[in-house]
Amino acid sequence: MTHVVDGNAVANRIRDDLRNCVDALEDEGVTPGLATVLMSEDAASETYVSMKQRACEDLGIEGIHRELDPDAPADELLEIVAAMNEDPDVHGVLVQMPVPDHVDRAAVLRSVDPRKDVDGFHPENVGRLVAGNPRFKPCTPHGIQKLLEAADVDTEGKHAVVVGRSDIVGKPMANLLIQKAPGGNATTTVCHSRTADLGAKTREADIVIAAAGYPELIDGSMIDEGATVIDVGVNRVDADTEKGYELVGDVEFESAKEKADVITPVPGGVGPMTIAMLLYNTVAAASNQADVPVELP
Ligand SMILES: Nc1nc2c(c(=O)[nH]1)N[C@@H](CN(C=O)c1ccc(C(=O)N[C@@H](CCC(=O)O)C(=O)O)cc1)CN2
Repeated sequence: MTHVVDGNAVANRIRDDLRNCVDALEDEGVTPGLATVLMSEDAASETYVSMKQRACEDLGIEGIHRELDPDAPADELLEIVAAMNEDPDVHGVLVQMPVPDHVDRAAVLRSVDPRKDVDGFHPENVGRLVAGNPRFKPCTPHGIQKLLEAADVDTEGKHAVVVGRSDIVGKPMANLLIQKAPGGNATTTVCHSRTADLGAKTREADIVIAAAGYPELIDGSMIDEGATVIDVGVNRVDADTEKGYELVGDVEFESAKEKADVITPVPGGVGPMTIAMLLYNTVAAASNQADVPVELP
């Protein structure tokens, strides 16, 4: 029987455990604070930011949110981030991605104080991750490591194929998988839009991590019998539903499930872990900045 991993259940366990950390910080007079900035009218981005705000409120993290007109000058965004960097009640700062085309994305990532960079996207934190000394692991890849652990999938000595080379998922995921550390030690291949014969590569994988951003790119014929399939895609495709769309992953779930021993669904797989690990990083940031040690889950 294929194990369909319940990402909501794993995420809720982590969120429950984080409650003890928040209580321990509160006992020392520290309320973790997360500041989010949204410079987009994209409906999915708006959904993700409100999910982040609700999750903060639920855990007792102080949420501060700013929205900017997508046509505003880039400097306005940088000024908001600079103010958040200076605010002692703010322990984590994140700019929801993507930002509009006229905004220099790299400059935005550099503008966040690396100690408050709970996304782990600042070049200093990317460097630390690559060097094997992460300050903040990016939320989605970290969440995937936690999902694999919860599903008893050991990465050591396995062949992992990451499909996608984004800065948010593909690159950090591959870097975590090759670390000499728990959740790492995997032989790792990274595939992308220029990869020839993708199916030949994914069929060689013990673990496929699909993060390409193309609906149902990977079907059962591209999966080896008994593999683990982690689907990162959250694609809105037109459908005759109340919302006018449905969510599908980068994996064609039904045919892949026929082959896989372990698979994550969309929705309810990786997505909830992204939010849980953002809360984790925010609690870690508060603990570091206030110099109050907590036992993270
Ligand atoms: N600054 C950042 N921007 C973006 C990140 C990020 O980690 N930091 N990641 C993605 C989007 N993302 C978080 O921001 C995200 C995506 C999906 C989910 C999620 O829970 N999805 C649900 C379905 C939700 C829905 O109804 O649409 C699921 O899969 O079950 C959470 C967060 C890009 N930008």
